[in-house]
Amino acid sequence: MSHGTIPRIDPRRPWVVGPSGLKRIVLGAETGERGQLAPETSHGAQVLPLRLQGAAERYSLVVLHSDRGAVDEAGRQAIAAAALLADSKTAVLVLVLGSCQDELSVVGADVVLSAPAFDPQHFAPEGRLALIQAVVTQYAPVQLVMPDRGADAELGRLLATRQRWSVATDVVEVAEGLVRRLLPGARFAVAAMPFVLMLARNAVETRLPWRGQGEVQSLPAFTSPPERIRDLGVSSSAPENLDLEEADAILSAGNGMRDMAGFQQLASLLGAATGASRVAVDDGRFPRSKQVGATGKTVQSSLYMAIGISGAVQHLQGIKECRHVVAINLDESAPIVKRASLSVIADSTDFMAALADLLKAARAKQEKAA
Ligand SMILES: Cc1cc2nc3c(=O)[nH]c(=O)nc-3n(C[C@H](O)[C@H](O)[C@H](O)COP(=O)(O)OP(=O)(O)OC[C@H]3O[C@@H](n4cnc5c(N)ncnc54)[C@H](O)[C@@H]3O)c2cc1C
Repeated sequence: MSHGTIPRIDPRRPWVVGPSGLKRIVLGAETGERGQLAPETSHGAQVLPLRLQGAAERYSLVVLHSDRGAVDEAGRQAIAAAALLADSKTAVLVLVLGSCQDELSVVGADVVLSAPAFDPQHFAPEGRLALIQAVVTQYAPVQLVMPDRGADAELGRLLATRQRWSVATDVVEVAEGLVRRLLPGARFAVAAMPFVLMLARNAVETRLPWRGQGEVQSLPAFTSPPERIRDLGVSSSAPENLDLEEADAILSAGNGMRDMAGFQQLASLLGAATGASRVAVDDGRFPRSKQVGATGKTVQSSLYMAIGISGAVQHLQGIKECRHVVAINLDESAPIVKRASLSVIADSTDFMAALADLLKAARAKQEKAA
């Protein structure tokens, strides 16, 4: 523990080097007092103890945007980091900009506030700043943690500049009241612990040995000032114009996908970008820019549908941050089936044709009803 109210992350926690070359903090069963894993129930599920002991004496605030009601991996990592850094009297208070249907106590949230009006589709920085200021006034947090990505990266910088709060961006390590920031070329800079901690992706493991209280509270009263920039709304790009790293839905083909026309038709019906395994690239069916995996692209889509892909470790490295992986494979023991949240054990050509028919029928019904 440090001398202040915010403890440092346990130095006995082992380090691993991720695919991007970054050091990550991994919480293992052998990591001492704060890292003991809880006993299992008769169903095999873990009963995790509460981290916060008794009433909160102070708060550590996490601010992040949700996406269609879900908090993504970077957001979950920011909450887990706040929980890892907090002492047993500091509650982790999470302000979700956007709606929130996720259970955030599993990543350490003690109190959750959500502001559905501020989802990332609506550009209203002044309103967001006013809300955050109202939360800060009410709870007087000792620390503010944000993910350093997308809309949160922009908001965190704006907030720190406007409020003249100390800030460190791209933080990959916290220890002894110091933070290490990632610089270009995999170099690091050391800085004093700031008030606003903006975390680089994958700096924190979200599997914790305890849980938060997960209490939902209402937002404090605040007034949105007029915005200086007029929001003209969001327009979406055709998936083929997007980089794979930016795509929200990806249909990906492997050696077990043989019907190119059916594959392209399904991608267009789903509005998905297309990706491929290395074997499908090596045999000339896809350009190298479509390859997903350790020696290809690292993707973060909400949906990753893997058609006839075995799920070799090098491929799985590229889809670690995908939210929903759907596997279509003839072999139920393929590694991709273990990674997937939904698997269909079927022939890829039959599956693609059946799903395309369902989508066409649903679309025709929608058009008829309109
Ligand atoms: C240094 C190195 C780097 C690499 N980098 C990458 C990388 O970046 N990306 C990558 O993808 N790979 C990479 N690889 C290759 C990787 O190890 C695998 O060989 C590759 O991912 C396998 O591709 P696949 O799953 O498409 O093919 P296969 O391994 O041949 O698997 C095909 C799958 O399709 C299923 N299948 C077959 N027929 C059907 C059907 N009719 N319907 C449904 N399912 C069917 C099979 O059950 C099987 O699971 C790398 C390898 C090395 C050594």
